[in-house]
Amino acid sequence: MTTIIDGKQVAASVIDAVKSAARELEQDAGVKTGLAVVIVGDDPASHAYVSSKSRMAKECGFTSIQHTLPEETTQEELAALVQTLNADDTIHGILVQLPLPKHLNSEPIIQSILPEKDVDGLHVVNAGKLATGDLDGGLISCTPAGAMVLVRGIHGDDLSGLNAVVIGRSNLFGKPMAALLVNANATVTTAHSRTKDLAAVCRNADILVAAVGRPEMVKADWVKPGATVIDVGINRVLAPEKGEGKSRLVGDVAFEECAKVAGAITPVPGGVGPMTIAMLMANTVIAAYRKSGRKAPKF
Ligand SMILES: Nc1nc(=O)c2c([nH]1)NC[C@@H]1CN(c3ccc(C(=O)N[C@@H](CCC(=O)O)C(=O)O)cc3)C=[N+]21
Repeated sequence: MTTIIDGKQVAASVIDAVKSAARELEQDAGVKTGLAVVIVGDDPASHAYVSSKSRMAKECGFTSIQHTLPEETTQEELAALVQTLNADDTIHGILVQLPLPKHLNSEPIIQSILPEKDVDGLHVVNAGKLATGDLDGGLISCTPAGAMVLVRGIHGDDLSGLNAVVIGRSNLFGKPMAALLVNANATVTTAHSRTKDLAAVCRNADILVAAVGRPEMVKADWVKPGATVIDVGINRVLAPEKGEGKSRLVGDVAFEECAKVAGAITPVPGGVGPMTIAMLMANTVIAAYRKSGRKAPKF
């Protein structure tokens, strides 16, 4: 029987642990965990994600501040807001929602966030700590961290002897995911658009992680029988069967056919997505613990 990995349920247990940690920090140290989310422009999908992040932060007992800036915001104005949040002692985590409008350059903005407040784990200091195996010193990018919690739920902490294939090599996901897997002793291949015979490479994977951004690209014959398949894709596709102009979410994995071959597989929605938000909350409370000089909990 194939295990359908319930990301919503795992995320809910992470959120419970975050809530207890935040409550303890407030009782013991009088510190209320604070998250600031910055969004520029009016892309509806980005606004939907940001409201669920703000809602979840409140549910965790955090102070949650949302800065909604107009589309015409300049690079200097956005940079100034980040500086203000860097200097604000009540804010432990800063997230600038990506992508930014085209006239803004996200890289200098991300790199100007204090590494200890970079709850997205995108600052080079945090990326560098992960790359050098310092997993407890920095903050780890939320989506790979969440995907890793799901992998651990199936295989445990030690992936010795297992082949893992990550499709995708972005700084946002593929690279940090490969680093986490190798750190857990997996034998890791990073595949991408220039990989020769991608299907054959994937068929070798005991753990197959897809983050390509192409709807349902991974087919059943790419999956090794019994493999664990983690689908990081979120693609909105037209769904005429639901009515004219309606859409549905699909991953990068053709779920129905791959579920017949896999040992365990994440659905979309309800897989990695909810874990991303849960790990953002985890990173924020970790940042608050460190700031107060206390040993941060692990999630
Ligand atoms: N600075 C920054 N950090 C991010 O972490 C970040 C970002 N920018 N920009 C956009 C992406 C996307 N992202 C998601 C978070 C949760 C779900 C999620 O909860 N998805 C639900 C369903 C959502 C729905 O129904 O639309 C699920 O998969 O079950 C999805 C996507 C975070 N991102």
